[in-house]
Amino acid sequence: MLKAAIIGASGYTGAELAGLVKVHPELSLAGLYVSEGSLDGHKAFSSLHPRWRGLIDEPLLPLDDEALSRIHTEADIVLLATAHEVSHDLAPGFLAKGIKVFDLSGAFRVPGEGFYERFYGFAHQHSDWLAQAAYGLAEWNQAAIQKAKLIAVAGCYPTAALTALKPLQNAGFIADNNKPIISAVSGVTGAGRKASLATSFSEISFKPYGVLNHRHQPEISHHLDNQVVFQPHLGNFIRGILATIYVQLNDDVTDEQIAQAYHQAYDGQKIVRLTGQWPQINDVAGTPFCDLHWARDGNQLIIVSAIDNLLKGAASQAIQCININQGFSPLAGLVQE
Ligand SMILES: NC(=O)C1=CN([C@@H]2O[C@H](COP(=O)(O)OP(=O)(O)OC[C@H]3O[C@@H](n4cnc5c(N)ncnc54)[C@H](OP(=O)(O)O)[C@@H]3O)[C@@H](O)[C@H]2O)C=CC1
Ligand SMILES: CC(=O)N[C@@H](CCC(=O)OP(=O)(O)O)C(=O)O
Repeated sequence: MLKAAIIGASGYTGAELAGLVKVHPELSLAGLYVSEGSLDGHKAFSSLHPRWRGLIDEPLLPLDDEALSRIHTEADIVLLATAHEVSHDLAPGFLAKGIKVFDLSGAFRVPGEGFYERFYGFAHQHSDWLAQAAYGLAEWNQAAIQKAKLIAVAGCYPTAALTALKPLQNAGFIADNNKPIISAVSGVTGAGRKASLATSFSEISFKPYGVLNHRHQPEISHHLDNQVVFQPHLGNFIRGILATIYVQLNDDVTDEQIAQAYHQAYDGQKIVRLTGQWPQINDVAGTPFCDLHWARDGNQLIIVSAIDNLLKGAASQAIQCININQGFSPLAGLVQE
């Protein structure tokens, strides 16, 4: 069994990771960690997340120096479900000890001068690791994920958008100078577990945010190799992302070619489902799937993509990346084959 330590295990994506590692046939838990001064230190994981009572009762351990040396000697891989700056600071220490890191944050996803200052508010100090990191979009980057020591699991909105757009981009179907428009809504778990007024139940109303300056716009554009317009919305539901994507096609693209591009990309890749009907959040919430469907009128194509932000948008995609990196069966721990 490969021993996985999870840092940030009390948070929403960390908890999902703990649940997935626990049932994975090739993985075992090598500690659940929170920050050194966390108010949740030494509490049972299941006291915070009673859904896993009797299944994961291990304590949440403070990440102090002793914990770090324990991880260095006991863990085979580290899963970071921590804020961007925390992952940025922690990952190089584990990598230096030869421990592979699967990071759910945005800290190692986008190389480029000045990108982190502008979109994340901090200067990146580890350009060597940033250059070496594999972008963890599981269906699209298998060769790099297989070889990498550091996997930067793709962002939640970028996963929904890139899964829909990459087959079209790679086939050359997107009209010259067209910026696909991605209008997406996320459930409130997308903002993490920490209490804040903006995510308090009685304050939430379906609304746009991050207009023309969300960090996922450059992440999607970079990994698509085509500029996009991206507009996120906060939805008054718990989990899931639905993205509606508007693309102008080149003149000569036929219906059959569009269908062929999607089928070629995803037939046999069980996690992405070409549903033949419009995706909806209830069909993917609590699952590792990405559901896709499209329709066109002349050169206007509309694609709808739905995922669970905490699973395909984070924790289950991290497990897909581990499976690829370690040579396990691609769906191990995710879908009964
Ligand atoms: N939520 C989502 O839908 C998605 C999130 N992500 C990314 O995943 C990461 C985690 O997100 P999410 O689960 O929502 O976040 P949460 O806020 O829910 O959880 C953060 C976790 O990190 C712990 N933590 C905070 N500071 C430290 C530290 N210095 N050392 C160790 N642990 C620490 C927290 O515990 P404590 O504060 O008690 O120490 C908590 O366990 C983020 O980078 C986010 O951008 C990616 C895709 C989707
Ligand atoms: C609803 C909400 O606030 N969503 C978050 C995105 C989720 C996330 O943590 O982003 P990464 O995928 O880049 O890690 C946001 O817009 O910042």
